[in-house]
Amino acid sequence: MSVPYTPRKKARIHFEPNEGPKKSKSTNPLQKQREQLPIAKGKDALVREIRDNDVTILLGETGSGKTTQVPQYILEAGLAGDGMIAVTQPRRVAATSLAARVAAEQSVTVGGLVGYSVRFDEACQAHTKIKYVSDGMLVRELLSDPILSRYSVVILDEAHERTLRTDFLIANLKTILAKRNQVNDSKGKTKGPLSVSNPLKIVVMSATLDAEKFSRFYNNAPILYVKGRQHPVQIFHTVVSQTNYVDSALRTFFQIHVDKPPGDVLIFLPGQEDIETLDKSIKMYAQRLPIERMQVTLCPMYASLPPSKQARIFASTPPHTRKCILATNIAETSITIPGIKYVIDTGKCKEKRYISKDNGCGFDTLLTRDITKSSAMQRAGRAGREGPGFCFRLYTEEAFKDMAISAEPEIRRCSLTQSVLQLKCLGQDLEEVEFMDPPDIVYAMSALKSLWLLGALDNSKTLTTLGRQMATFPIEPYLARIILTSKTHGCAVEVIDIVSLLSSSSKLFLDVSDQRDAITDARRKFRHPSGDHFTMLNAFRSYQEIAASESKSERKAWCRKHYLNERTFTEALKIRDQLRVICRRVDLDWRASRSDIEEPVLRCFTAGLMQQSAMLQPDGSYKQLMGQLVVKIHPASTLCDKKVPAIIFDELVYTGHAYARGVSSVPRSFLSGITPPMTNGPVTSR
Ligand SMILES: Nc1ncnc2c1ncn2[C@@H]1O[C@H](COP(=O)(O)OP(=O)(O)OP(=O)(O)O)[C@@H](O)[C@H]1O
Repeated sequence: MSVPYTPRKKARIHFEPNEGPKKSKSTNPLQKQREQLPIAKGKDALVREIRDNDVTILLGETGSGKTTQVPQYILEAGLAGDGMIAVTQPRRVAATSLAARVAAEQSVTVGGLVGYSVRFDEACQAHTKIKYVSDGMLVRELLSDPILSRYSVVILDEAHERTLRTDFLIANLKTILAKRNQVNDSKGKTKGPLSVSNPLKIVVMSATLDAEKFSRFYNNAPILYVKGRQHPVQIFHTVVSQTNYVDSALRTFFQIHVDKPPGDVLIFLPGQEDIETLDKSIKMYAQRLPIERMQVTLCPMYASLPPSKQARIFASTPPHTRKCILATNIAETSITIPGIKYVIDTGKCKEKRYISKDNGCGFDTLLTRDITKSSAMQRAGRAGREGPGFCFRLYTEEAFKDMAISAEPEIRRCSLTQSVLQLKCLGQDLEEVEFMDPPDIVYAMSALKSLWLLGALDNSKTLTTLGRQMATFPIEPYLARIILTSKTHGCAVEVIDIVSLLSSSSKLFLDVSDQRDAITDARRKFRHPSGDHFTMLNAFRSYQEIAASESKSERKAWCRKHYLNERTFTEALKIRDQLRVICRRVDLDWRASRSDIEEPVLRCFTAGLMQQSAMLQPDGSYKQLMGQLVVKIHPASTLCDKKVPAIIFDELVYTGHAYARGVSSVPRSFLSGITPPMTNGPVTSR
């Protein structure tokens, strides 16, 4: 049965430039493309506005050329002076792929004039002028350079996403602006010194932004609109609402594949599970098609997929093949995926949300929900980037009209622990900072409590030496606390190894729910009685032995045989190097190890995970030590069929019930002995 669509009344998004695209003078194809972009017509006006104003808000349709062109215009017009231009991105894949594109447009290699910086990966040099940077990395730079003195221009791209880190930057940039640029007080007199030679300029960009709100926040900054997109995208909605979006996506894909001309397909789904299900179904049905029909190549795309596999989406499609990318919202903004002509939008996404408990403890969890209008527009915008495109929405036009305009900012719905710690390092308190939207007071209290329990704050909410050291690590505060505790127990080697694995962007243990028995068998030799953390460590050690003696292909085969993700190992090795460097900075000997490591390592993990600890109950469930939450051990854990007296865990997944993942068994005495560490804590400092 096919999914019936009705073209939207004004389905075709027209753009008729007033003057028509300028005739290109360049013979270089990339330069020609640059000159044809809608934004090129407004280049001079744009440069003028940015030159004349401290803050500029730029609103332009997806594909108009904001992200790739504005930094180059600023550079070419000399507005950056001696400083650098930072372009923030909420997602690392966007930062790295945009740097590659802009470097190609500038005819340079990535890492020179144009570079990028994302967590645990950087391609920049002293002479880099345009830096695509994840918003989290710019926050980290802020901690060591509170006025961002290396930058003359900061461009906040995709600001509509309102990630916690972007909001953190939005607030701090306002203060930095006042410090770095001359400001006029109400009496018209000039005050405030020029602290660095380059004044700061801020550009806020998006296709779907509440521009007025940003403008008000930045003292009525001017709003510029870039009209039009290069190619039209025709949008279709279903006639009736669909009950099973995975099945509807499957049918829509084959409708396109059978009926429509060549062109790759991008399908937006909420998460990895749905992606895997659809991947299997498409493979199965594609095999049944007549041999003369175009082949289908499937490319999954989600955050925990190794970056090398993510990069497959950018590879060109072989002849007589249709590429089908199955993606979460990580492919929703900023990126241009070559070849995409059709987008299928299920209308669903996963959203991080902090579940707060009565006692002030809580956890972040991912919940599936309907997308917003803003996301729908961004998704459609991934088609029509190289030629006309089509977007099939698996929801009705009425459903689209009923969608919220944009998502609630993360500052209102996510854990604030890391941000509060970072603010404390800048000498700021959450309640003093002027955010665009104030954080939820319950979440703010919860963050303070977590930091106090971790020993980062003392009883008077003052930053401790330990807290400042925790903030120097580019990882969650609880992981930093685990590493720092190893100083007392002399087991830094093992602790850093495990934390490196936990900090990798992909999970080490591949989990396929219908192959769990085979997986358990394959990994039997790594299994450690204390649970998942030591099992990970055993696997890591075996991998390093194999890596030292075997060829690349044998190493890969070994990982496959044991259902281990090799990318996690290679990434963890890099992360480990960086963590060791930071350990030196905080005077922690990362080479410390001992023969009896089990107890000391578990003590370190308990220090970081005390809020994620639980005791066995008579009915076999586990009750959170600091709260009322009842958890079960996840079926993929090595401890799932064990009844141990007490557990600590590094992840909570919520699928109908709360499941603990990444679980270790600890003696009850470890937990009963827990007292808030700061009552007679270390020397405090601000
Ligand atoms: N990697 C790439 N390969 C091919 N073309 C590209 C690439 N990156 C950008 N382009 C071209 O440049 C155009 C503008 O891209 P850019 O990312 O600057 O637009 P944008 O206005 O920032 O859109 P969005 O808000 O969707 O990111 C694209 O529509 C596409 O035609």
